Amino acid sequence: MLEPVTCKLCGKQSKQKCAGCLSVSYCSREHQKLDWSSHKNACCSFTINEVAGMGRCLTARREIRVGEVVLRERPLASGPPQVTGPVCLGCLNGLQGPGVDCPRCGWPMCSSACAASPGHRPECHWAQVKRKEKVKISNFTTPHPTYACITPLRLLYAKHTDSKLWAKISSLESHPEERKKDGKWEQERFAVAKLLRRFYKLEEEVTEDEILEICGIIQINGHEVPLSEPGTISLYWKGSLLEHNCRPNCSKSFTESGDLLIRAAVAISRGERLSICYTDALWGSPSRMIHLQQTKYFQCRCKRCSDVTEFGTYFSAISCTDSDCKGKLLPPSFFNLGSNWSCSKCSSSVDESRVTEVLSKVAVQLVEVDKKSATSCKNFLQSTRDLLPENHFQRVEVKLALVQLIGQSSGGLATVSDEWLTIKESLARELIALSALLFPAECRLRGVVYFELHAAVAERARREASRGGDTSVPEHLLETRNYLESSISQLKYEPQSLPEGKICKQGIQNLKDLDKLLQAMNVSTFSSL
Ligand SMILES: C[S@@+](CC[C@H](N)C(=O)[O-])C[C@H]1O[C@@H](n2cnc3c(N)ncnc32)[C@H](O)[C@@H]1O
Repeated sequence: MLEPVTCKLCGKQSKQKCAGCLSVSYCSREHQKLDWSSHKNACCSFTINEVAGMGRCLTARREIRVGEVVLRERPLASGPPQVTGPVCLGCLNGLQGPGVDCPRCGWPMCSSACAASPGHRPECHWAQVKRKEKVKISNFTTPHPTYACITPLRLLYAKHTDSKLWAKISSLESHPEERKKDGKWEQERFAVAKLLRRFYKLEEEVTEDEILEICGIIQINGHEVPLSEPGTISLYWKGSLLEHNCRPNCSKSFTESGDLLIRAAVAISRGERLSICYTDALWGSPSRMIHLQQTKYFQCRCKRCSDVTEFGTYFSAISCTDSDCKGKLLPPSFFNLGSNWSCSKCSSSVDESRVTEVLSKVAVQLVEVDKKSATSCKNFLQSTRDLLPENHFQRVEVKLALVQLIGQSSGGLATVSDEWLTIKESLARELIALSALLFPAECRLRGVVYFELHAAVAERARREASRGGDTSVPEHLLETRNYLESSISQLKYEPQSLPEGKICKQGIQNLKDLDKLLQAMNVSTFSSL
């Protein structure tokens, strides 16, 4: 494609490109500013393109810096999850009892403001003009089947009222053939399609298959947004085109108002495709692969899945069964299960049933761990030390709980023993190193662990200084400051209503206090934020 060399506004020759997209040029800053209101919707750092076997995806049209926001997008539609008890159809929070009935349609809401919210219009409108009878919900304690119809109904409403919105929704992938094969199609015919048509008297407006197609769109593209309890299911347009990778280059967050926010977790080169993780990056390879195959219908072939050692972390390996050998057992590939697992150091090899036996034994122990007790977590780590490599996903899960637990009791970190403080600090360092390698896009996890590391290092510095033996207090404080800045930069987009947003707020306050202290000590700082 030829690069434009003339000013988008006046056509004169120009050399300055828009730094956001590098796809348009201007002769001057004035013309760029004048054109911004028209260009801002088209200005972005990626293009949409098609890749064989994968469909549409997003490709960087220029280099993207770490932390740069590449996409911020309002949802196309939102609604409750398929299985839920009664929720307010305005804010989508769970209802414990009847609350306020919508005066027009009868759906229970938490307030009259929620009853008037635009999100509630689809089911409210059709209850009035089609059902012609108020909705009555009387059981607030168990999952309620009619709520399974709400999100599909909201998408369907777009088909009848907003052709532009419907064009975007209906172009999203829905994998109908795969859903027919694995039984989801028929399952939802009864749980959603028949119920929706009957309950809303929409038999003439929509067929069961149309509803089932919509259910597929929700299954393949829906994001669970944790801003309400239970979570909300939201669909986004460009956000749906991001491909999956088990070590993605982008982090995903949601703003307080439910916008999707995608930013670069690592530096991204021009021409690289943008990715997020559709599954849980903290699961082992077999579980991630099975989950993706069963819910999104593709076999992941990313670098992490193709490398059984997962970049040398041995995240899904088990320890060699010869207790003197410090090697790790792994299969030749996770793509075809059934082969023997061989040791990375000696000639030992075991069949898969032995691996299953070890993992089941550990899984039983894991269920018994009290994730609110530091001692219980520590005991699990001790008892699995010989069975699993240090970075095994089951150990990592417990390490993450433990690093946050130490110092959480009433007296705070100041009251924990030196031994526990050392454990906290070394766990935090370990988890940060592992996450940088294996899941750099897990911004919430990384932000929380950096926060814990800053707290541990600050407390150690305080103890050393109060014992009078340490002369490097400023260095320790500067180290703490770096961890605080890293925590804030990972968490700065998290909503204040979520625990991670609260940690970020605390981090900002701690940084201010620390800077005052450093200023009083005449120590100069450099901020990367
Ligand atoms: C949310 S959609 C992504 C957009 C989709 N490519 C499109 O054109 O609408 C998810 C689907 O994209 C495909 N996909 C995404 N990431 C993939 C990957 N890493 N490998 C293969 N297919 C992938 C799969 O078909 C998956 O079900």
